[in-house]
Amino acid sequence: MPEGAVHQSLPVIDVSPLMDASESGIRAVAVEIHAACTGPGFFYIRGHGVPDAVVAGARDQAARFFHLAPEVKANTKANQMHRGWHAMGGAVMEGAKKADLKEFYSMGLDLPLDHPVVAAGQKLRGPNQWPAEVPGLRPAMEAYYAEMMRVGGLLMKAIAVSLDLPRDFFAPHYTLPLQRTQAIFYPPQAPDDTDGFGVAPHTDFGCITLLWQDGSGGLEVRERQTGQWIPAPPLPGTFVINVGDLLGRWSNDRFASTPHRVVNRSGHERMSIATFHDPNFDAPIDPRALGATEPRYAPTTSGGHILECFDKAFSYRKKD
Ligand SMILES: O=C(O)CCC(=O)C(=O)O
Ligand SMILES: [Fe+2]
Repeated sequence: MPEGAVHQSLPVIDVSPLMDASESGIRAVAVEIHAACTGPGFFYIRGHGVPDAVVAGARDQAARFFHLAPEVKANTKANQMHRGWHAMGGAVMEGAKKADLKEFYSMGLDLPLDHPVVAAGQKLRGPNQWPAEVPGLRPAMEAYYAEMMRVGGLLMKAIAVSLDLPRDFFAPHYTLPLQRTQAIFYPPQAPDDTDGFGVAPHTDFGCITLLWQDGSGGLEVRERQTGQWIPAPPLPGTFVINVGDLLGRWSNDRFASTPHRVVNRSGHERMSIATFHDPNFDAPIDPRALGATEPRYAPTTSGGHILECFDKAFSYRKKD
């Protein structure tokens, strides 16, 4: 099979024209993004300018963290702000029979406890939790997070243009974003485990997801037209981008979030780093603001929607 045949239905988009910000460059990328977001809902990007060293740093430091003893990792156990270590068994996707076979470490925008939105009690806000045993994790994840913020911002410009909006339409909604970066660790799935998933079929909660995956493979996307699961294999130097529920709702279903899942059949551990590039907590999510004349959804807020999804999916939110 020629290289590329496997992922022929998932386009690879060169986003480098977004960096010089010329009108024609943004338009050209916007056309490709529009086709991808109204089609498979998934695409790869290259030409994003994220240094290899930033990706390798985050991966290496996160791997060190995951290899610590569970009782050490538990010192940064996920809190109500969704920051820290989520042990195996804590995430159940909607409709799934079993918990996901994964553990993950989650960080977001680092706000001190005396920051006005934290002091005002806005949920999911506050400082990150860092493990003393892996001092390199913080600088590595912060550098990676900043790069995802940059690339996410570029993509949202092209998405705005692709939806016939001014290119900076989304920018005011990303001044204190709910963007979260999660390093995810999947143990090898036992060959006799036929109904387990690294991540059970789900759609992502937020606007767009930027995913780095290692070389193991295992990510699968449900093809819209056929309902078949197709692989989204690792392509060196790319990120996988997909539309989440919040952008589906905001765009009045012009863009749709596509179900995907992970099964780690590689026989060894798998790692990925998912970044959910989501707007400010109180960003109004109203299809009419994106041009819908017959809105299918009532207005909500970014934070309201994400909290609702978290409450359903994560056991740590149900305990205290
Ligand atoms: O690890 C992956 O490849 C995908 C992870 C994912 O779908 C998620 O965390 O929402
Ligand atoms: Fe996902």
